[in-house]
Amino acid sequence: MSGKGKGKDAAPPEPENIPQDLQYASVFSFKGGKGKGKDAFQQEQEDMPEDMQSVPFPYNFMKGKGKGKDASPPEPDDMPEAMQSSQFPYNFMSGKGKGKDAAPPEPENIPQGNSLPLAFNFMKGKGKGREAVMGQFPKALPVGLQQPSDTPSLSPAKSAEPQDLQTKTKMPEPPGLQAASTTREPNALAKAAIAALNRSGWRPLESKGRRPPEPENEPSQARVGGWTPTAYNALFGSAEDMSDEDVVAGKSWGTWKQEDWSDWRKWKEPSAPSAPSAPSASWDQSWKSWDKRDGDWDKHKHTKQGVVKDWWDGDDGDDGWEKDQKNWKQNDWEDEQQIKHEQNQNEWKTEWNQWEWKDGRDGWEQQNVKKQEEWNWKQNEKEQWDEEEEDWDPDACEDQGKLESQKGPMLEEEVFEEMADAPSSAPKAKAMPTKPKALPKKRPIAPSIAPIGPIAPSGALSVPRPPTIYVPSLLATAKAMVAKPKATPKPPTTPPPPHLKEEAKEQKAWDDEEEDFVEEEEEDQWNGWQDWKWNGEWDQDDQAQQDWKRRKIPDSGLRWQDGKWERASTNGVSPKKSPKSTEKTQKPQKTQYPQYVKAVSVKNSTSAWARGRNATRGRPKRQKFPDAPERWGEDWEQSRQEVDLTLLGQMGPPTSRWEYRLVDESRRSFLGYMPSAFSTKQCDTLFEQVKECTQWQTPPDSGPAPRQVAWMTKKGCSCKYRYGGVELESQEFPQQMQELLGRVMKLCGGGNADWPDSCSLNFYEDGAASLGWHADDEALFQGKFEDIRIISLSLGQARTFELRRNWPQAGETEVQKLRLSSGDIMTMEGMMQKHFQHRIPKEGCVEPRINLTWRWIRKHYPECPAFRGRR
Ligand SMILES: O=C(O)CCC(=O)C(=O)O
Ligand SMILES: [Fe+2]
Repeated sequence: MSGKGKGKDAAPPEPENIPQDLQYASVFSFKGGKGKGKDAFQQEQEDMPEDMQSVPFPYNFMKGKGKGKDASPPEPDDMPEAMQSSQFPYNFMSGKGKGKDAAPPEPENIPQGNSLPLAFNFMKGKGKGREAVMGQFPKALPVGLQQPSDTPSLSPAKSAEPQDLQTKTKMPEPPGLQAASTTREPNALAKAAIAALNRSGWRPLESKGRRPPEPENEPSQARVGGWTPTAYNALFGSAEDMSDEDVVAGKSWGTWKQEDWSDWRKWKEPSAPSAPSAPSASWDQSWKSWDKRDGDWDKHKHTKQGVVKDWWDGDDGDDGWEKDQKNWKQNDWEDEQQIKHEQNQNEWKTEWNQWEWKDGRDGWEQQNVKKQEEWNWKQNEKEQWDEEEEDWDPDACEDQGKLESQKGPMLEEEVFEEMADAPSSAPKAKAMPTKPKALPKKRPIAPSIAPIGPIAPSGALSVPRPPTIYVPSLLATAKAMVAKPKATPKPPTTPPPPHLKEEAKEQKAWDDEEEDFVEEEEEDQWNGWQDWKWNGEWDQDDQAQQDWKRRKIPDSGLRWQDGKWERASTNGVSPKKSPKSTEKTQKPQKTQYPQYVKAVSVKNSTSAWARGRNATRGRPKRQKFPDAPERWGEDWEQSRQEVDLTLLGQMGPPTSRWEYRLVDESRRSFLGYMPSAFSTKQCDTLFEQVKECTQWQTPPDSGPAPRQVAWMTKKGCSCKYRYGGVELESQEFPQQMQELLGRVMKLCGGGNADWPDSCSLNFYEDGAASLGWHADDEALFQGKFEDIRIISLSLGQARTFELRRNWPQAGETEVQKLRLSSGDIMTMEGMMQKHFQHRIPKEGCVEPRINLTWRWIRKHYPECPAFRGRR
């Protein structure tokens, strides 16, 4: 509603366009934040109301009272009805109607970013409005939203539930309720249900009494927040919930339930005791008729006392009296009633005992004692009366009658003053706690900082591309997540091996030397798949890919021939030379892409670097693939706290939207991700600008579907970029690149002084262009020896970025994936280049992509003016 765009491109509406009463607890109010619409950012965490600071999802207090820190949530009645029962905030943005009448939006109008796992999610759910049922949760939670270990799991306790409950339950039970239900203790269950009810602000649709709603008003599973029927029954299943009509119609709670709630009955948890039926209606009627007769009998007693004898005689005459008395005796009415009464009491008691509601049972026992006393009293009276009757003396009676009439008629209340009222029905169940007017203002702060897990769930990197719209609270969580603990960090449990430092030093010296003299083949090994190798693998692709290759011909002018890609000469671009070819690459005459400059192969190079390499022939060869390095105690690396590593996500302004998609504390390796740092339009412009201002080079042996590459450095640095046997001349940052870097660094918290001083650029013409497994571990950046930062920006065609560990342990062998779309910023931080490799695999897309990777040069080459000595 009022936002721009649709579906996953939807942007939040302008704050002033958000209907205030739609915003409870779900759509973060941008009020107080900075920016507008799509560019709006959340408030500082400390500007949020205290009791929301720990809540890991967005919220909005616009309709509530107060502002900023003093804001309080809206009254439940002010929430849209469909939300009142929801334990989980969700978002009506883009739905129809307003305020209480708001309906959830159409699934396609829900921006993906609002489908946080904890947010109630209609996306892909079925039905509309009141009937809507939620969709599935995303499989993997973003790192920041991992469930803290000390709160109950939000997923239904599968083992505890019968099969059909499992399949029916879409929404997890509220944590409190679930915790109670595992105890199978009805009282606790009911309490939890009441608490959940109060929390949710749920009110029965038919608010008169606590009668369960009519079937047509039956709340959907979503509306009752995933309650178990047991809990529901415990709350609503008492006799007094029945209407008089139902009682008259002989309906008991039990039959009502059978008739109308058959479905619910199936859901009953097997081991929970069933909620008791109220005393049956027939019993109730007998009880009432007993009372009626009882009343008659009372009158009779009065008659006996002469007070209303005339009345009785006047009505029935002596005969009537005799007749009645006879009838009573004949029917043995008293005995029968007493037996019935006792039977019912026993039944009733059994039921109460089953219920095991302690207070209720105690209450019942008291009532029962009273009732028994009452019965005894009446019985006693009757016996006395019967005895007296035998000595009936009309005169005496008359005398007494006179006496009595002087006193005035005896009131029934007086006669029964010592007698407690017979309970007309089951004792009242404990009164329901009344719904609090407003939620308590100060909620206890939940542990908001998800423990920094050893690593994001393995699926985290393959979560479908996050939406353009960002859910601001993630920032708070991500930040909290990466925040350094306040307490002084503990020393590693196992002290670092004493030889480690020495060895590390030696290793560093060795690698520093060796780095420059790496044989090309070794580099291939170290880097894993190089393009040409990858192309080999490509040959064995399945039929689908082969088909794609064939289809690709008319699209791109490429031809699949003799097991490799050839560029059809008709489109004016010369065929690329094969890896082993010595032919000179022709400068393309007509191409939509920038002019290529051939990169220099170090084999033919006469640079100092290449010469130095020759000078070291005979040195011991470096291992093909190094053994796993020494570890730091139980971890791979010293802890982030100890080395005081600050992540870029912690440095950015509060408005920057970082998610850490890889948090490997043991390897001190982190991958930060900021989706859609630039708008689509900005990206298009940037793509063109970067393409134009860059001197692209073609790596000499990059195969038939090459990447174009470029290397830029800051003014004053002439370091070439050497990797995998390729050497790229540096180009000074053009103006446009300076500006772009400034914009990127703003999001990464870099002050003017500390910007990266180099950038490597890759131009992937289409999906056939790729980059093999490698690490950015060139000596220039020192990424194998110290914490470094790499910042990458992607423009154009979205491509998959893959990540794998060099020395995976059990459960770590999976390749993790991250979709890098246009405008996404990604960082690799810490010791990532020592422990991980990454690549951009081939895929079947046809649009071009540019990737810019900024790094800080830590060790300039001796020939560079910025060189300041080796160590
Ligand atoms: O294109 C990419 O996203 C990755 C580039 C890369 O890894 C590199 O240039 O080292
Ligand atoms: Fe790389």
